[in-house]
Amino acid sequence: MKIGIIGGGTVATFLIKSINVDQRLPGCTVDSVFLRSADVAEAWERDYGTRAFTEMEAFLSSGIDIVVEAATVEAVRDYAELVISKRKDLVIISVGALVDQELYDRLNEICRQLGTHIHLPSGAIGGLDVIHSAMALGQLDEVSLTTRKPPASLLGRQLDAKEVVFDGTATEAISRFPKNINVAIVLSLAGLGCDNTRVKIVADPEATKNIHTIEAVGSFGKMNIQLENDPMPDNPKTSYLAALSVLSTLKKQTERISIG
Ligand SMILES: NC(=O)C1=CN([C@@H]2O[C@H](COP(=O)(O)OP(=O)(O)OC[C@H]3O[C@@H](n4cnc5c(N)ncnc54)[C@H](OP(=O)(O)O)[C@@H]3O)[C@@H](O)[C@H]2O)C=CC1
Ligand SMILES: O=C([O-])CC(=O)C(=O)O
Repeated sequence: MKIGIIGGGTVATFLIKSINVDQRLPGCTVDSVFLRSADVAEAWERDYGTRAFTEMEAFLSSGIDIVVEAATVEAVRDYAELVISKRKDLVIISVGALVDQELYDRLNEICRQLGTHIHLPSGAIGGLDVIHSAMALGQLDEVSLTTRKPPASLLGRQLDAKEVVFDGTATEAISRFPKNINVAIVLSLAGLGCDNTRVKIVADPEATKNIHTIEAVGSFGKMNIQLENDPMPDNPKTSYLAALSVLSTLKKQTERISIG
């Protein structure tokens, strides 16, 4: 499987090191990357021997089988439709873009017409399988997410004491914190939707991890999951688990038996 990546940051670098350098996905290679700057593209070609494009059309015509978006919610808005229109399956990690119902419906319809697929990794959280099962007959009553991160990640500055910096719906949360709370949107899409999923964000000077607590109540019973995620050293906003979840989504594409 030939993989193309949009973006050249923390997740993209993790993927190319894991797949091309450490060969952790047999039969797969990162063949091409799409980057915004010619200098960065040159560095990627030099450092990893991969093809790097600054033109989206050229990137999509480079013979890749699947595209991984590892950039920003804006990049999803700008490129997702084009990628799937070219009949490429797409993995989206900046899931926050799909808070836009019109974009979601449009992408869904193109995939249906062309037989392509969009994969949304579980990212920095877990328990989506439970939420999905609970929703099979629509019997989910409440879902909430509480995220605790260091203030520098959320606010770009330090705080002396713990502060609730947001309390509201997933829809509002992603518009306020587009680089920190994509998890709220994947949780919403699996469950009750972005307007009915409650989100609390806490900036905690004592937090050394990115902590996500998910609570759900429905006819199945109750779920309470807490992730204490190690941050990626190069971008502490992003949890290591989020990068692993993209790798795992790619691995699933190569397997015949799917779990969960
Ligand atoms: N779903 C989830 O659970 C999680 C999602 N995320 C999301 O995953 C995404 C990637 O995270 P991470 O790798 O840590 O982020 P980084 O900030 O480390 O990297 C983002 C990269 O995207 C590039 N980029 C931005 N816009 C574009 C564009 N229009 N076209 C091409 N490249 C672009 C940037 O390049 P440049 O140098 O040009 O700016 C940069 O290289 C983020 O949106 C993040 O919020 C993160 C954690 C969890
Ligand atoms: O990585 C995390 O812990 C969560 C995150 O940044 C996001 O959901 O955008």
